[in-house]
Amino acid sequence: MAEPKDSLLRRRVASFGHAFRGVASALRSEVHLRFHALATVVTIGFGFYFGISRLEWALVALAVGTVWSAELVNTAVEAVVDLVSPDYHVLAGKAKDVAAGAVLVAAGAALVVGLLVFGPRVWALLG
Ligand SMILES: Nc1ncnc2c1ncn2[C@@H]1O[C@H](COP(=O)(O)OP(=O)(O)OP(=O)(O)O)[C@@H](O)[C@H]1O
Repeated sequence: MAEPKDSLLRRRVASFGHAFRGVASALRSEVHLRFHALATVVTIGFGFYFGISRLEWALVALAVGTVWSAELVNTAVEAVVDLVSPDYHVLAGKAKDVAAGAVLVAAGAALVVGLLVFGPRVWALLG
């Protein structure tokens, strides 16, 4: 009787494992992601250093998570495009460009959040 539940739980745990493996694999292959990892550590350090508020932490977390998600989806799109269209195709190029555009939009929004949250504090520190 308990078996379907057990196997459901096991499948959920396995799915988490696949997802973590995906992040690890992307980190190994993508220089951009390693840069995001470094930027994330620096941003968290800044957050603690400046003692930002709970709402600011929420905005920073959302911004950082959005960039990571966009970069991971971009990596997945690149892999699928390289698999199905290793030769030049206008649609392959479009898919990669649009996926890269998603990263650009997310990074732009994260930059705005970073400037609004940390900009005045850094300015005050320098001034
Ligand atoms: N099969 C293809 N057909 C047409 N254009 C392509 C194809 N592969 C890549 N491109 C073009 O070259 C650009 C760069 O592609 P590439 O696969 O080198 O990704 P990238 O931007 O270097 O990403 P990363 O550095 O993260 O691997 C794409 O955005 C696209 O415009």
